[in-house]
Amino acid sequence: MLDEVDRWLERRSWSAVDRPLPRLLAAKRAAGPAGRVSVVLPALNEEATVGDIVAAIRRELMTEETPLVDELVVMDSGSTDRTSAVAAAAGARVVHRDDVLPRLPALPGKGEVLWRSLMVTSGEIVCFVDADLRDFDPAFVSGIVGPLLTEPDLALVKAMYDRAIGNAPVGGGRVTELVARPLINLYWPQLAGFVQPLGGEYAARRSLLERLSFPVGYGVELGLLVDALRTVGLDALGQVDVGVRKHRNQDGPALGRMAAAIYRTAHARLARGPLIRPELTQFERGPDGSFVPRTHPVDTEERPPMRTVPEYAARRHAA
Ligand SMILES: O=c1ccn([C@@H]2O[C@H](COP(=O)(O)OP(=O)(O)O)[C@@H](O)[C@H]2O)c(=O)[nH]1
Ligand SMILES: O=C(O)[C@@H](COP(=O)(O)O)O[C@H]1O[C@H](CO)[C@@H](O)[C@H](O)[C@H]1O
Repeated sequence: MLDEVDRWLERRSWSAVDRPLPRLLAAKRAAGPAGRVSVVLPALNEEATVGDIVAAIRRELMTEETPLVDELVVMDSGSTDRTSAVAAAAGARVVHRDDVLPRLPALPGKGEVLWRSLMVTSGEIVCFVDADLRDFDPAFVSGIVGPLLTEPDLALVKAMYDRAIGNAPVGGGRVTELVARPLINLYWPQLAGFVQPLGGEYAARRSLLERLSFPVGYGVELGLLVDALRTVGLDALGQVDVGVRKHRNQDGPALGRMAAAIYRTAHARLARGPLIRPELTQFERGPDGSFVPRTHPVDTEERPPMRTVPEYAARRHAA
C-alpha cells in the first residue's frame, strides 16, 4: 500500500466504541443545525427485514434521551411486496421514488433512490443503511455518523465489518473481493485502505453528496467513493469498524450483473476510453439441457449532482 494509505489508516480508521453515544450527543448539541442527521434506507422488496431495522433505529437513536437521528426515511424503490406498509408501521417516513422529482421518470436501481433521497431529507449529515440487513445493530449508524460529528474536516465515513455469508461468519463481499478491490488497487490506490469499499452503510455531509453524480444502479458505492476522493481528498474520508454484517446474499448471476455495473462505473471514471457495450450475457441450461444465453442491459445512466437540480436549489434556499 502507498505510504499515504498507511498514514491514512493511522488517522482515519476507527472503531465504533471509540465514540460512546453520550459523546456523540454532546457533539451533536454543540454542532447545532450542522449536526442534524437523516438516515435513509433504500428498499426494494425488503418487507422481511426493513421493519426491524427501522424499529431498532427509532428505539436506540431517536428517543428523548438519545436523539442522535432526526429523520428516518425509507425510500421505496418500486417494491411489489409490503415494504412500505411494514416500514411505515415501524415508524419510518416512507417515500416512493415516483413521488420525488416527478418530472424525471424514475430509473430502476439503488443509486436512483439514494440520489432522490437528498431531495426529501434535510439532515446536513446523511446516513445510508441497506434495508436487507439481519441482526441489525444501531451502532452501524452511530458508529459511522460519530466521526462526522466530532471531526469537522471529515466528509464521508464508511462502515467496515466482517461479511458473513449464509452460516459462515466471513466470506461475503464477493463482488468487493473479486471486482471492486482489484479495480481500486489498480486504478485508485489511495482508496486501498478501505476494508469495505462497497458496503451499503456510509454517512456523508450533504455538502459533499449534493456535489457528486450518482450512478443509478449498483455502481453507486464505487462511484461516490472515487468521486469523493477526487472532490475532497483522502484525508476527508474515514472508516469505522462496526463488527459483523449479515444481509440477504444474492446469487451468482445477480452479482455478475452487479459487477458489470461496477465495471461500467469504473470505466466511466477512468480516462475516457472507447465506448463500451453496456450489456452482459450470462448462460443457463435450457429445457433441452443446452446452454442458453441471457443478455441483460448494464445501467449507464448517472444522475447529476443534486445541487444542479433547480428544485433542490430552491428547496435549500427556502430552508
Ligand atoms: O433497485 C434496487 C436495488 C437494491 N435496492 C436496495 O439497496 C440495498 C442493497 O441492495 P442488495 O441487497 O440487492 O445488494 P447486496 O447487498 O446484495 O449487494 C437493499 O436495501 C435493497 O433493497 C434498492 O433500493 N433498489
Ligand atoms: O460487497 C459485495 O460484494 C456485495 C455482495 O455482497 P455478498 O457477496 O452478497 O456478501 O454487496 C455490496 O455491494 C453492493 C454494490 O456496491 C452494495 O450496494 C451493497 O450495499 C453491498 O452489500
